[in-house]
Amino acid sequence: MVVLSQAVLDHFTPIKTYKSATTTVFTGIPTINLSHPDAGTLLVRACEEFGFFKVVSHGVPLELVNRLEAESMRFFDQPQAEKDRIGPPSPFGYGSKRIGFNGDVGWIEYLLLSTNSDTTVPPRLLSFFQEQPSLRASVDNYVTEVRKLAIEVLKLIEQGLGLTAAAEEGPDVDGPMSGLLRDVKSDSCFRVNHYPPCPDHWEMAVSGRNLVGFGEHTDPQIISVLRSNNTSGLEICLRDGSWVMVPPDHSSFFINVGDTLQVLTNGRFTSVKHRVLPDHSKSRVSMIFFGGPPLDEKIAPVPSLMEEGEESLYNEFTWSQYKKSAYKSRLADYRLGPFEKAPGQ
Ligand SMILES: C=C1C[C@]23C[C@@]1(O)CC[C@H]2[C@@]12CC[C@H](O)[C@@](C)(C(=O)O1)[C@H]2[C@@H]3C(=O)O
Ligand SMILES: O=C(O)CCC(=O)C(=O)O
Ligand SMILES: [Fe+2]
Repeated sequence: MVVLSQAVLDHFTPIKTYKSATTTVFTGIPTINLSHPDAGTLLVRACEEFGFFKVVSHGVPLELVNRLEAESMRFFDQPQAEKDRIGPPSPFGYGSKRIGFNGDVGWIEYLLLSTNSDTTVPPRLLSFFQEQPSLRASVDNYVTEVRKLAIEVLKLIEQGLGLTAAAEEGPDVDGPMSGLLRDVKSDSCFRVNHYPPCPDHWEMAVSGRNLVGFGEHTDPQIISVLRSNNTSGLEICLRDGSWVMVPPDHSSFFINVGDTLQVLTNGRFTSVKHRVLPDHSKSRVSMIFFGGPPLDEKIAPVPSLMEEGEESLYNEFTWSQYKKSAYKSRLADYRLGPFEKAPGQ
């Protein structure tokens, strides 16, 4: 019999559980080679069918990725008291178990960072990075590259949607989506998640069910660029409502359609629901760049994407308004609900 101490029990109790059903490993995730001549069209199809895809030939040097992963592991390997010095995330900093401000918890610890110099960053986080120049350099170099990748993906999507000409057919201009990320005021953020291994007998002894690493949710921003080590755990919800496991691939990037891109396309793309379940024997480390628009940007469907007579499904709002409302919600809430137009409105 497994005997668990009160401290261990306290650690588990608030964390959400899910029924232990074996999720199928999904081999149908669209994989887009960014140098393919039809990449734009293929990306649009993937956004419509899944709101999720994997990109290869992405141009991000793997050395930068590996360096940040190693630096992050060194950070998470420190004693708890050291890490707690730069927490709790409000919203930026180190967090453990608690996600957001509204009661969500998971089998996770993480660093949540702003990538926008205008944002107020807690002084304890600023001084931490001053003491850790090599972690800071690794984060900066990595974020610069994945931001470029996010812009490139959005530019290809714009071409696939017919919003801009293909690079070889006209001047290289940003369209109405990529321009939002290129903007110096783009309100983006970056997070490194660590899911320690969660031995099966622990979780079963506590609740008879499996624990959740990061509960189901959609990302509020435009797109998210996710990279993980070779540990499985990420699951996405398909359009038929079934959950499938995404096979890990440490040398590629996964892209999520976020709520804002759903609105920009008037629902032609829908944001993907996803969640993470911890592995029983291995640590999972994931690094995610969330590309968002400037705070004062009005978010509404791109006019040239609308058919004649098509109405916006959403009341107009700014990213700042959406973000404020999103940060009052629980992970699993449908955050676009309050912004949808009532029928006939
Ligand atoms: C419960 C929450 C955590 C979150 C803010 C929220 O209130 C709802 C959205 C969550 C999310 C999901 C994607 C990103 O990980 C994140 C940083 C974001 O922008 O929205 C998180 C927020 C968070 O962890 O603070
Ligand atoms: O850690 C992961 O793989 C995904 C986490 C996630 O969805 C998030 O941080 O928003
Ligand atoms: Fe997410």
